[in-house]
Amino acid sequence: LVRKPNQCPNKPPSPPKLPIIGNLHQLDALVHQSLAKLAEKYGPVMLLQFGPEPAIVISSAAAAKEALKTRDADFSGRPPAFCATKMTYNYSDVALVPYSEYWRQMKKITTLELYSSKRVQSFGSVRVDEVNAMLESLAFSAAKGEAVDLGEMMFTLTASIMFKIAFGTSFKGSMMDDKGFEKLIHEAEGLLGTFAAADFFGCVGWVVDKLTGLHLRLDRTFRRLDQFFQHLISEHMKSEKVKGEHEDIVDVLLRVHKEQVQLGATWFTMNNIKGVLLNIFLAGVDTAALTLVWAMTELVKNPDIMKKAQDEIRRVAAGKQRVSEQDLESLKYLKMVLKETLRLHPPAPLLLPKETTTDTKLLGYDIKAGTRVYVNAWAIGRDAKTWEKAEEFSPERFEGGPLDYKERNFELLPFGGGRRMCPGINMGMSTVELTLANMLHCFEWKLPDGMTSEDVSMEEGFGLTMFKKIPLKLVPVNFHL
Ligand code: HEM
Repeated sequence: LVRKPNQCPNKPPSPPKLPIIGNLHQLDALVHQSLAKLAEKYGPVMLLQFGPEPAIVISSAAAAKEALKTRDADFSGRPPAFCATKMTYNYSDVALVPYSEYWRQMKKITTLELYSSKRVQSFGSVRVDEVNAMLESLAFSAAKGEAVDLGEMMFTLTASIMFKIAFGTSFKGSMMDDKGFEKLIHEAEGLLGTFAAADFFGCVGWVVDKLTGLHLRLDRTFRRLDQFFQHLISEHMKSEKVKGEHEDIVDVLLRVHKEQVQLGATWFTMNNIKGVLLNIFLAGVDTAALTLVWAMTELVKNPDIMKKAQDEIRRVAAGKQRVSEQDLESLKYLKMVLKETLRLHPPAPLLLPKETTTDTKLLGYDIKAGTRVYVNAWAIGRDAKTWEKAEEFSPERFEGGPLDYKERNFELLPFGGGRRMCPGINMGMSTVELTLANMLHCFEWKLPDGMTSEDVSMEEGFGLTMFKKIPLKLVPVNFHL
């Protein structure tokens, strides 16, 4: 008897499922945590059913390595989603567009033009100015002895930096203030993090989404964001810069547009510029702010580690009011603190959803083309088989070791991996390092009266990114300014 190939596929283990909804009922609000619990029972590659859609969840470094390195091309898709289709101008972006020749071209152009070390360096003065403004505001709070909501402050900082890098101007002078912009970004993030019923239940789901008001919210947010981007792009078109002159991101994208037109290419339109801008704000603002909030949370919970980091910074920047970008290279312990923060608190705990582009295999299991793929970076970062005392915050574990998120070590995946890996690591981490170094250099940090470090909550909230559920409020105390 000859068995036809694929007749009896070796499927990954699956938890029991219900009709119609599949495994959706087994996910609670903290999706990455419920998936990690299921993986303890069903293993590092499990097959779930989200409504009628099959999805696999990867929860070990070995499985992640096979998917993101050995079989990278097979796992480089992104699943289409109702809200993403509208928000990205029908996939005119880089981050959410399915794997295609278009994506390859756009990733190449944006990596070269927007995320190169040279470009990141060229925005150094923006980071320094905005960090200085934040330190002044902290000094004000320190003088009054008042607590600061670090979540709010870090978000405002990273949003201001990205705003200036993108548009060459600050919120003042634009058509929206920082609070309005913050609200708009969070609305857009909320929509992209929403599981629309249409994504799983077709036409019936579409009707459900209409009735729940999702369509209205989506249209309203999209229109406001579009008008905002259009206004800033039109302003830039009035004062075109030449190559070499200091360019912001809209200048660069307009120049690329012009170069493509000169080459006779028609594919790069205004919608692509808007799609890339959307990616930058959604991928680059919250992620950096959350890294800073979780780092400060761990440091106030671990005062010895805070002191060790401050001693290093104050030795390297001795006699200076501020830590400069040039000093950052010497801050080895600070970098270890940040790696440890990203191990335990990856801002995107399930990365961005991927999709298989072809029938493929993983750890010997057969995986069908078009299967959603979630890589649980949160679970991999806390896997007791890889990490000694995995739940403990211990930057020393990286001492002298080669492990790094840039080196494709699959035990540490805060920026994802393979060809869909984050291109903005340097852009994001240069802001995070400069900010944290200066916060620790210029201030001592105290908990508000009556609170001890045990009272600081580690509770997570989950959306598109993993935020801190209970805001972190700390009192800065002037050390020197
Ligand atoms: C601490 C900061 C950041 C973290 C933790 C982070 C994390 C991530 C993660 C997990 C992914 C998905 C990777 C995957 O699917 O394998 C991603 C993708 C992406 N990130 Fe970041 N990111 C950060 C900062 C930035 C910044 C500052 C930018 C741009 C200004 C950026 C732009 C992007 C883009 C465009 C993608 C999509 C890449 C693609 O699909 O080809 N990120 N990021």
